[in-house]
Amino acid sequence: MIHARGLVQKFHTGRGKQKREVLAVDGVDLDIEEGEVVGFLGPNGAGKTTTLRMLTTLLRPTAGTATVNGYDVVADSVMVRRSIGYVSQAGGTFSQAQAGDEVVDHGMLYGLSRAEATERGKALFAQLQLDGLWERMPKNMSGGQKRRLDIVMGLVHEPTLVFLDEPTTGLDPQARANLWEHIRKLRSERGATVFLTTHYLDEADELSDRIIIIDNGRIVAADTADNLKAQVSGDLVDLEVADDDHVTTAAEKLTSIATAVETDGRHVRGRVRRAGRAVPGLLRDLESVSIPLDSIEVIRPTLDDVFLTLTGRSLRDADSTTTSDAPDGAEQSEGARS
Ligand SMILES: Nc1ncnc2c1ncn2[C@@H]1O[C@H](COP(=O)(O)OP(=O)(O)OP(=O)(O)O)[C@@H](O)[C@H]1O
Repeated sequence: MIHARGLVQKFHTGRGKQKREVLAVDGVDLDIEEGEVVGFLGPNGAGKTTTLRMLTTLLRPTAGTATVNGYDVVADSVMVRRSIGYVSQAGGTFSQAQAGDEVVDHGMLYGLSRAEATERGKALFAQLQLDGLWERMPKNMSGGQKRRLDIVMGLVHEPTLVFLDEPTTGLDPQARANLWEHIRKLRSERGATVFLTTHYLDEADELSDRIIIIDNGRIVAADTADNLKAQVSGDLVDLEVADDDHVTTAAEKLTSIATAVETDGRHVRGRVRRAGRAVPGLLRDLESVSIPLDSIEVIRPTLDDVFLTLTGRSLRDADSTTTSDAPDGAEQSEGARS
């Protein structure tokens, strides 16, 4: 579906003494198979959009090669464009036409009949909560409504490969949940392949079969969210021992399956590679030496823990403006996004 080898993008900025070279993408290899939903994560400026723009033929690679749906992004760029759906970060520019007409024209450009484009467009309007806005001019829509219209435009021709650049940024929680549902259906009902960038770690975790993390233009990790979390830090297991006398023995028992074991009052904590598999044995072990527990908690690492371990930085710190959950009313503040 998507295969890239050594993709590079260099930008030249400024003039004279201010002249600078920016290596936005620095040798990216990708292999994305049919039917996969892949989440492309990285802090601001890591190279996500630039990679997407090369794969969707909007930007010619400085070096390297890529095929999308079997077509070369340079030699067969027209075929690549015809075979994909793309929702850009910036959003499309709309004419003075009504939203529904824009959608139908867009569908017809991809070879649908007027009736088909209208039917699919209206179904997408309903699914993405744009009911009643078919005849509204996009310029009179809120930021979030325009964002959802962008998504309708990217999906109306039912592409089997869809690129979504931060599709849910600026959407309120309800619209975000609806879009997640829609992305899941694209895969489960139509077998579509989805390549999406996002700043929301929970979104990447929830939706993606596989996560690819880019930092400073290079891929630093590519695997399922579970495998990435397991490789990196393991789960945090927190035992609350019922009485002070047994804390030391509990710590010894935990040490047999965990690393970085520490005690804090009656709490004994440690990192365990796959807690789901290891904890039942630990509980039997504790019971066999009659150590009573008040509670046990298993805290799974987040994708942010993964990024922190790989790069020494937190994705949240690297990008503090957009990683928090979209607040209520985010639709209104979308225009202010940096
Ligand atoms: N047209 C351009 N000219 C010069 N530099 C650019 C251009 N486009 C992107 N860059 C630079 O390339 C780097 C990668 O940018 P890119 O937009 O791909 O990052 P990103 O991971 O998508 O970031 P964000 O999460 O903020 O969208 C950044 O340093 C950016 O400033």
